[in-house]
Amino acid sequence: MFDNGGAAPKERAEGEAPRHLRVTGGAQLSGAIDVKTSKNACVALLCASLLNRGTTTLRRVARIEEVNRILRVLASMGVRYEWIEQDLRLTPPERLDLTRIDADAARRTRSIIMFLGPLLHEYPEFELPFAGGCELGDRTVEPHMVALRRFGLAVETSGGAYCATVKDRVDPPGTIVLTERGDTVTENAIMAAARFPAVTVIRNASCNYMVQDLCFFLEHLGVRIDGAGTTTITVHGREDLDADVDYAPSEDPIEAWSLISAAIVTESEITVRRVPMEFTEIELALAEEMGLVYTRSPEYLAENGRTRLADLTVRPSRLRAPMDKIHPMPFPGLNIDNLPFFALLASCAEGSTMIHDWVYENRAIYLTELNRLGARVRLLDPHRLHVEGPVEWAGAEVTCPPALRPAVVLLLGMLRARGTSELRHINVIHRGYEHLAERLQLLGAEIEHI
Ligand SMILES: CC(=O)N[C@H]1[C@@H](OP(=O)(O)OP(=O)(O)OC[C@H]2O[C@@H](n3ccc(=O)[nH]c3=O)[C@H](O)[C@@H]2O)O[C@H](CO)[C@@H](O)[C@@H]1O
Ligand SMILES: C=C(OP(=O)(O)O)C(=O)O
Repeated sequence: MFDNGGAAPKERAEGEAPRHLRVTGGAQLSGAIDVKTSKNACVALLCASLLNRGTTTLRRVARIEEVNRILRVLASMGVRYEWIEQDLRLTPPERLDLTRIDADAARRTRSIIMFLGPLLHEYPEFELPFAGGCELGDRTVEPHMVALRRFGLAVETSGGAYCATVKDRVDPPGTIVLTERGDTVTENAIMAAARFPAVTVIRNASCNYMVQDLCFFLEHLGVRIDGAGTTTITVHGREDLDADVDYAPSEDPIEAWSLISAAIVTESEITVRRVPMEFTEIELALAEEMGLVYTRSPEYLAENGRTRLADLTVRPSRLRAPMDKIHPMPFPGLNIDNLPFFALLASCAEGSTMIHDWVYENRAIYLTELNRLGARVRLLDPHRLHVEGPVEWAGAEVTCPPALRPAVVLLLGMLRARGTSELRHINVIHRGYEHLAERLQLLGAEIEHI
């Protein structure tokens, strides 16, 4: 079982006061809740704002730590930003100051890696602190280098930083074949291509939600993109991008699935509004096979005019274990970040479920923490879990693991657990969720900050 001896997860910002929750389990939830915009699209768009010499306005940006961290980094480079209620307006300086980057904020996020694609256009030499974030095991940066090398970027690592140099003249890359269908690597390649005055074809591209939002945003900025939402993306780059652009990123499929999981685990009827259907339908199909009962509203479009949304009403359901193992895939597939929630569903289901997280070395292990609440989760190896259900959930005191989704899974387990639980060092949850505890309270969950 994972144990950090009660120590604060490293992911928590230095100096930030630790926060803890007390949860009294067993309450039925009811009502409706809106899904907020996605962390992963918002951070990609913040990075993409560096491509634009004009003002970038992003609508309804989630107020989460990951966004704050990137904003701190942008501000340390001279970008001015202001919140206008829920919207965020970013104005770049004439020239960025790359000498005083807020390294503390940068090292707490992996998204900093997405500065490489935008910065290589204007800055022949620059340094970026190493990318960090949740402790999920090694996460490669090599596929990013393979793609960005074609735009003249060379990176050496020294003293905890990426030292980047960019060649003066490079031949148009033409076609780039990504070695992995990763989300941020696809975004980096798209952002590099957006200001390269040629047509670049990116193959084996991710077609995931954040990549789609980035493509739609760049289209607003005047970049023609063919094939958004497919694995071949063609970017018609332009040397200069200078427009006052206004864009509304779409809703977060991971938050949507977290809220649906909250309803399932507490056997409640709640309506989760603004669910991005294209990015949750595999999860829904699988949960339906497990016995989930829900209804859905007719579809409508998100504010970006492209993403299909619907309101889902989840009803108390008797779950059974699926016949086959559950494993994630690059989109279209069960989302890698939604996989941890299936440990929770499997614990509510009759029978035994195998969960295979081939992606991260260090994420499945954190799910064994559910055992403190009475779950029967067995780690077969760093990637495979065996989950027995249904279980009698019982309250316990647990420290959040240094990983966003497993921490939320524990919180949701506590909503079900008999008696009182304490979830300690919940700061990690704020990286990706805005006021999650408060919003669950509004649905009737008994949660208090301690
Ligand atoms: C800011 C952002 O958007 N973050 C998301 C993005 O991170 P990001 O794009 O940074 O994901 P990584 O590049 O770390 O990829 C995750 C892992 O999957 C492996 N891999 C990925 C694709 C592939 O085709 N083959 C393969 O083996 C990578 O080697 C790595 O070990 O995608 C991850 C995987 O969906 C999500 O968990 C993150 O929430
Ligand atoms: C792993 C995640 O994201 P990131 O790439 O920001 O670490 C996540 O959202 O669960």
